[in-house]
Amino acid sequence: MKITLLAVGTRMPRWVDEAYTDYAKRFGRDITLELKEIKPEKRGGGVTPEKGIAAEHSRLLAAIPPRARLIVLDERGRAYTSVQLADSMKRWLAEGEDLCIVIGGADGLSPELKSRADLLLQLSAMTLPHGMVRVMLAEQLYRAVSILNNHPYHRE
Ligand SMILES: C[S@@+](CC[C@H](N)C(=O)[O-])C[C@H]1O[C@@H](n2cnc3c(N)ncnc32)[C@H](O)[C@@H]1O
Repeated sequence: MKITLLAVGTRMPRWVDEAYTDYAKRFGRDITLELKEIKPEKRGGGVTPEKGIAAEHSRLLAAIPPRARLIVLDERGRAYTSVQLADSMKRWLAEGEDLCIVIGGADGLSPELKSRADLLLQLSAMTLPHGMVRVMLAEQLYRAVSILNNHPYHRE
């Protein structure tokens, strides 16, 4: 299974890059995690948050791999336990599906993209900075893979 992570934002703080890479490199050959950063639209000079989100929406649409199951990260989305995420990944693996997971930028994502998602996923009921979401998501994906592999990383 190929997991493509589309994240609006470039030039993340070093702690984000280091923590993300630390988890991303743990994935094996059966499940791969690839990060694609989407250039954020610069705000100001007539570019309102709405116009910025619309420009980022077009870039995201162009980057979504065809036929991949679309998961959009959103604080108003559905809450999963780590075991529930692992169960879903097991099903998607069995169905031979690739995943595309989207993280928005500072102003969030377009309503169109959210309504197109196969799953709107919440990591917490609180609003998190997008760099931290990148790290938390990579950790939870790795945890889900560990659960599927009966690896002792995950303990109840
Ligand atoms: C700083 S947040 C944007 C906040 C924006 N006000 C909104 O309504 O989405 C940047 C991105 O991080 C992700 N995000 C932030 N908090 C999250 C949470 N608790 N659960 C899942 N994703 C979250 C979402 O993809 C969001 O678009």
